[in-house]
Amino acid sequence: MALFSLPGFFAAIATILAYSTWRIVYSLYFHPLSHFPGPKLAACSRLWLAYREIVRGHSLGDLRPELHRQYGEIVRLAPNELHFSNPAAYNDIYNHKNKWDKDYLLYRAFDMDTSTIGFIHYSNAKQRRDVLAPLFSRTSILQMQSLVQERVDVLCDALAHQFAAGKSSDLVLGSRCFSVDVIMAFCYAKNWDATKAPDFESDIVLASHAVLPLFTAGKYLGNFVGIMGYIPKWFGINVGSPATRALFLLLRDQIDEIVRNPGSLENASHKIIYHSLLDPDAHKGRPLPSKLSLWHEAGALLAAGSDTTAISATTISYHVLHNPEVQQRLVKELRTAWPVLEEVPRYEVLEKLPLLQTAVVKEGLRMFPGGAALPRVVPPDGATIAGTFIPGGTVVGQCFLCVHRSPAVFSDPDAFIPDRWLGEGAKTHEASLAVFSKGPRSCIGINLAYCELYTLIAGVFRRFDVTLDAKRPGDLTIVEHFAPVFKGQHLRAYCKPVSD
Ligand code: HEM
Repeated sequence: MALFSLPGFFAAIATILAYSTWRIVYSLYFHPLSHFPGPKLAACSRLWLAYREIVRGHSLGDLRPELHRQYGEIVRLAPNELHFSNPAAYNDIYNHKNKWDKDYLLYRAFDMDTSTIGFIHYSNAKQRRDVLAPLFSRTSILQMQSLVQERVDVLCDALAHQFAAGKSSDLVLGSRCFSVDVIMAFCYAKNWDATKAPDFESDIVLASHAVLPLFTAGKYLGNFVGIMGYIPKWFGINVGSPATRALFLLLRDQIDEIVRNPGSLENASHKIIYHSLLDPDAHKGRPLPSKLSLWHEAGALLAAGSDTTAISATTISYHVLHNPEVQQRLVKELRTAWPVLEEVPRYEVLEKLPLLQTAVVKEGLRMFPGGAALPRVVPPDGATIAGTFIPGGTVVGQCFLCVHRSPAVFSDPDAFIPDRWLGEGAKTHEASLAVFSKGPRSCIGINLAYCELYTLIAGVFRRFDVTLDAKRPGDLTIVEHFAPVFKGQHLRAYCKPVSD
């Protein structure tokens, strides 16, 4: 018997065509979002965004403002998704009362769906956040700050060597190596030493640059990045670079070992994520995370905690180096607070430097070049966002650049002006700094991130006379793949050690 008959085939095609036509007509004229403006093709299917991002290589960071200029403050980006440009929308979406779910279509791209960042539902994320929160608390970071300081020291050694060899240093790659090393040390008590790679060209850092665009594809095509971690050791194929594979194996072997023999945690040099994740008391009678969930969490923390800090550190350094007057004041302040080079101040001292440090770091974070929109799903009863009622089930988002670069929130928003954080408006500015997101799904690593940024910026600008490499002064042009990836020239500088 033939598997297909010709009439059956045509009937199937006709059904698909009829269904697709109905979907298009429904999306354009009957969908609850049909009255919101935006490109007609975007209203019909997510394929339009997929085409712009994957085929045309457009960055959402450029596309969103372009669409807002054309269509106004609310744009329908996809059949069920709206993006808002009015900064008033930010607090309506990302505030502490809103226990809204995340958007499955975006987060599935990570294949980390049983991790803090990957849980779609607030209730699951809350349980995991409660378990991890003590490790990432300010008290814990203050206790473990030497881990960060050690990685700053290693980075500074590398900068000094590169200068001695007559070379400028790639500060984009240097920051990336540093942040990977910190997460490896802090979360897993593993010494990875990406920072020791020649010219900071660590395989794992280069590989993660290459992998990030796959997240964009994963938004539309489903996850295929995550399978890298599951390929069994004996398969022996070269997944990504050898270093990427080695890192995956290192993390997976650690989980295997700890699950097989929880007592092995005693060997860790300090408290790591698995002490918390496998602590029955912390779970209050709920089951402990599965091995898969531990793996998701390990990968998620590495991803969430490394690129972000590195991009922030690069952005801050870029603006300091392109504003010599700010750099001079920063160095002067550091020299006063840190007079003897060998006597490195603790983080508590650095973070309180009243003027420039705080202002420079905060203003640098405000200038963060990309601001993924981090969509949330409006609950069934709907919600009012920036004065407009939005039906339940709608995916809504606002990239934080809409706040950071709004003249209504920050005057002269495209200029790097650290002093804006020193005057009377500082408190209001603080409330508008959205780089770590806001609300119950905001960044769990904020204390660690600040410790890294203060320690790193202070360490580099105090220990070196840093001058831009005039031939490669860098630019901050990015493509947004959830986290931004610098696509322009990397920032490079000569780091000449100072003697006192
Ligand atoms: C300057 C550095 C950092 C920036 C700008 C940053 C930014 C963010 C943002 C915007 C979110 C919200 C994501 C979302 O809505 O899905 C987030 C969440 C998160 N961040 Fe960070 N982050 C930084 C550093 C870190 C570090 C060092 C860690 C820890 C290792 C970390 C761990 C997390 C986790 C686990 C979440 C998920 C929270 C949740 O969904 O409940 N981040 N971060």
